[in-house]
Amino acid sequence: MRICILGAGQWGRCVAALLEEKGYDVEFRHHTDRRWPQPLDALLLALPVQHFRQTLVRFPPPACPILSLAKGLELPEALRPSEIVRQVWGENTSVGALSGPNFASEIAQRLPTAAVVAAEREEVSLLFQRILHCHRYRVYRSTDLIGVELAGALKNVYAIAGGICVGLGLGDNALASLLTRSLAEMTRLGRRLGARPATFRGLAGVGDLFLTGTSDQSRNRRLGKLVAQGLPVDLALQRIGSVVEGYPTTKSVVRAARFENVRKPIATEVYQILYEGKPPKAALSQLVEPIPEQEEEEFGES
Ligand SMILES: NC(=O)C1=CN([C@@H]2O[C@H](COP(=O)(O)OP(=O)(O)OC[C@H]3O[C@@H](n4cnc5c(N)ncnc54)[C@H](OP(=O)(O)O)[C@@H]3O)[C@@H](O)[C@H]2O)C=CC1
Ligand SMILES: O=C(CO)COP(=O)(O)O
Repeated sequence: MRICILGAGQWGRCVAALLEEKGYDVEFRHHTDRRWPQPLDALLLALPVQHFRQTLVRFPPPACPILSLAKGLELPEALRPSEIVRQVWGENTSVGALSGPNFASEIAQRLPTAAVVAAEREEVSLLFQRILHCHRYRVYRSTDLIGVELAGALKNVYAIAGGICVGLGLGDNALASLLTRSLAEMTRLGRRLGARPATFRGLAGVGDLFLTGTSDQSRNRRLGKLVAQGLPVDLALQRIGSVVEGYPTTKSVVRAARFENVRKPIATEVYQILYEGKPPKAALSQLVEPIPEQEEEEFGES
């Protein structure tokens, strides 16, 4: 079986090593290439989401199933990676998504990890589960492609919030509370687009939110922490020096029409800190001070 990976960043290279260990023939394509390897059985997309469209248009539609490994939403409409793929290569393109609590560095060290592959069509998720699953990388399946993609993208926004909380020295109680309310907010945003709430309680949701919201290995959390400690956003991004998907995704979530009128106080505060220069201390204190008028539903807490 011949597998192509578009994007040789940390994540693409990590997944390539896993696949090679399983005996697959893996070939990379760079974003400046124009042609696929021949023949090609499966394609993995490991690019940052803001580069998807401009890269995909360079290539002809591949005649094989596709798996997005990316976690973000495209500006300005907050499109999911699979939506971009279908806009560029056609509505009938077979595309799924991989997500879950997966730091590339730990998988590269061969530490045990679990993930979820989602696709609307079960034969697609089954194929990619078979390709990726091994003794150290346990792969579950889901049919909720919308939910898995949204959970993976949204958790980056809330990992930034977690970093802000830690950078301000607000303590572990505050961090746990913030991440729990973040999960409620993610679930609400997901519902709006037709995601299943249960997906947010799985690996792509709570699994990845708690990983990246509590570990300094996360670039998104590091961004929040640096900004809360007073570093300007552009310098913080420069210092991190690799993709921070939560930065553009925050803007997508707060500005896109598809999320209008969904209550998202945490994402809005993160947006105001990152894009409008609001002091982090003022922003986060607003989240804890007023009693919300209509705090609702997800966890039965009002
Ligand atoms: N690192 C991790 O632990 C994990 C990352 N992810 C997700 O995987 C995706 C990729 O992240 P990661 O590999 O960490 O990123 P890196 O910062 O390590 O790599 C940067 C990537 O951006 C690509 N790139 C740079 N400039 C351009 C451009 N102008 N056009 C197109 N592509 C460009 C590079 O492609 P090229 O090599 O072809 O130049 C490379 O793949 C993100 O969505 C991330 O959220 C998901 C799970 C884990
Ligand atoms: O998605 C990831 C782990 O699951 C990687 O997180 P960061 O992009 O925040 O480093």
